[in-house]
Amino acid sequence: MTKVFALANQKGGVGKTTTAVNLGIGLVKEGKKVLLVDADAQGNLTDSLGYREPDSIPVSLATLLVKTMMEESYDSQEGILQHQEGVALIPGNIELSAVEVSLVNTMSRETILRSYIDQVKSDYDYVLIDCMPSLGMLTINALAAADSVIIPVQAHYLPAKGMAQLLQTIARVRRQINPKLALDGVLLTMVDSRTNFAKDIAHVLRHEYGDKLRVFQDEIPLSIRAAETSAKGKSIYAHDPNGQAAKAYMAFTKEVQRIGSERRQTRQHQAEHGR
Ligand SMILES: Nc1ncnc2c1ncn2[C@@H]1O[C@H](COP(=O)(O)OP(=O)(O)OP(=O)(O)O)[C@@H](O)[C@H]1O
Ligand SMILES: [Mg+2]
Repeated sequence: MTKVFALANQKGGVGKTTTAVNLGIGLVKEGKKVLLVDADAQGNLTDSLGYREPDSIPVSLATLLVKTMMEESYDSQEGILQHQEGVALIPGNIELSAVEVSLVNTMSRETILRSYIDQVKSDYDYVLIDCMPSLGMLTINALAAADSVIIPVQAHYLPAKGMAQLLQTIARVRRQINPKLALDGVLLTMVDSRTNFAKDIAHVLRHEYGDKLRVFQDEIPLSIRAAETSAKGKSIYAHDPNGQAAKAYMAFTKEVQRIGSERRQTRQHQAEHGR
């Protein structure tokens, strides 16, 4: 069974894209098959994996979404790029802004991305969707397509208001479109160990949202090395394999897998015991 994650937060610059790269390639290191989907018109995920020239993107997610909307057929491999670190990528670019506008007047406008992913996901253990910093139509599509959401939060900014809005959006998608959508949790990123901000924020989130909101135990440290990776077109494991950020992203990758298998066991237990 393929598991689809959306990396979402309408606040910009919180580490969504960096986490998509390093969770994705972390899962590859764990022997999993992974597809990354760049659902952001900025195309940062595509850039940060080294696909910067227009020629390196023969077919983008925008084209595939338009084909899905038009019910045109395509090869399930179409547009999928193979990165040297073993991860597959559906690239995104500025064409996605036009697609987002045209989605508004489309039938099944919230579920076009889901229809597309349903057609290609069977080759993969994990699909990770990197969302743009907004709660617009493409992010709703990502939430509709996902089994679970991961919310990266920058650990020196108190996300109270934005977080409430994001959780409301997730709840609404769950009620109206995608009842199985889980919230695996908040990932604290860019944690500066010299300050207590991360602890304070984790505390506030736990206090305010209680059991509804898991904060991952593993945190990602503030790291120049992590910031450099996007320019290098590689993951933190290739750029600085022995550094703190690589260790943290690998520990986080294992935590994500552990939560997934715990959830499967709970479901199995409930099924076997009649609830
Ligand atoms: N652990 C880290 N330590 C230091 N810098 C980081 C870290 N993680 C990411 N960065 C840098 O912070 C910036 C924002 O990260 P990133 O692009 O992953 O965020 P984002 O949430 O995807 O942003 P956007 O909302 O624009 O899509 C980037 O320049 C990135 O290189
Ligand atoms: Mg991004």
